[in-house]
Amino acid sequence: MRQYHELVADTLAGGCYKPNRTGVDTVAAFSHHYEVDLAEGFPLLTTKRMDGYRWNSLIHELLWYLSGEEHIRDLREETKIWDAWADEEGHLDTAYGRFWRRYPVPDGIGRLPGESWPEEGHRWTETETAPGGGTRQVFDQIGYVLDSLDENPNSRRLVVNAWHPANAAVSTLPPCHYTFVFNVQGDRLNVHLTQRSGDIALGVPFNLAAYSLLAHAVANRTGFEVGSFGHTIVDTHIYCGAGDRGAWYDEHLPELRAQLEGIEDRSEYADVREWLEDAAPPEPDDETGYDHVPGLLTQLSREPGDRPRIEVADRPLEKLEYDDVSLKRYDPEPGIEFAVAE
Ligand SMILES: Nc1nc(=O)c2c([nH]1)NC[C@@H]1CN(c3ccc(C(=O)N[C@@H](CCC(=O)O)C(=O)O)cc3)CN21
Ligand SMILES: O=c1ccn([C@H]2C[C@H](O)[C@@H](COP(=O)(O)O)O2)c(=O)[nH]1
Repeated sequence: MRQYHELVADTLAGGCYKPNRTGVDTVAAFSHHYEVDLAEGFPLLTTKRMDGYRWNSLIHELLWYLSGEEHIRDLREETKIWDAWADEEGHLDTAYGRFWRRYPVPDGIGRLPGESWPEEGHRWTETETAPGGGTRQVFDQIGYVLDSLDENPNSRRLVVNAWHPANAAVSTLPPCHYTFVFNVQGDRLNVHLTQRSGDIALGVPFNLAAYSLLAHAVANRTGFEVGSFGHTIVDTHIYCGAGDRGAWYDEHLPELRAQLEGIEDRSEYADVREWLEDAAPPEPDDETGYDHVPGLLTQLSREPGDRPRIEVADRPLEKLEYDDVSLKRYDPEPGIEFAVAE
């Protein structure tokens, strides 16, 4: 996908060295936006293999969001990608789906005079019984979007919000992709995602595929043609290693940038990788793969191939299963392994 390569290249070319809470440093840049026309193919990366176990993780993660669960007890049977952020019982401090499907509605005393809130029994709200007794009202944002696309498709309010400020302020991992908007133009259904923080090598390839798939599934359900996926990432970053390896970039980014500026043919990215592996201190044997720059240079040296196609069974979103999504005409280059910064 050409747009992904531009994101990688722009972040390397314009990024700053930026340490962060994980202890694995980054090369980071501010605010990147791109669009992909989904009618012209599905934006699964072809410059590294994303089928097999990665596809398995990606689909199960999206189905988990749609389930509205606040735990990963079922998800972790399918993939380990969320295990590090959950407790023994599988609870996460912040689970996307819980906000998508069950966003908390303030109760009586939480409501200020003059505000409007749904009554009990409203079609998008549900009254849940809390485990310790008592009830709470929650709002299904996906239900709201699906019904509104039927009844009022020109609405400019088709927003799904996963950000809860009070939870985000104390959460171990507040949502990265925290709001998305459906937007109809003619007969095309577009989706725009805003992401506050994007791990270019690991998170972003999953994120862009998951929301593009969601656009297909919602277009199917509502009778629209699939349109474009727009993606804005505020802090785009490439993890560049811990300790001496990470710190090397602090001093040597200008040299790396000079090498990249001279590139005329994509095959030269492989030469820059060789130079880098030679010049930078090695990652410790028990901590390899946290520097994502070499792997991404390999990816840049590969030519983006034709985009595959995707087919999604015409079923209610709640009933979608792994086998309902199939990938066609996908011809990727070999996989690239990256370690995840926790
Ligand atoms: N640093 C960081 N990057 C992320 O992308 C990320 C987090 N943290 N924390 C929360 C979630 C978890 N996500 C993850 C976590 C791991 C992989 C990962 O290891 N992907 C492998 C495949 C692993 C598998 O499918 O089993 C890859 O090669 O893409 C991807 C996304 C996205 N998020
Ligand atoms: O879907 C996701 C989830 C997480 N990420 C990345 C972005 C950051 O590298 C980390 C989160 O760390 P913060 O310090 O909370 O920003 O996870 C992603 O890219 N996509």
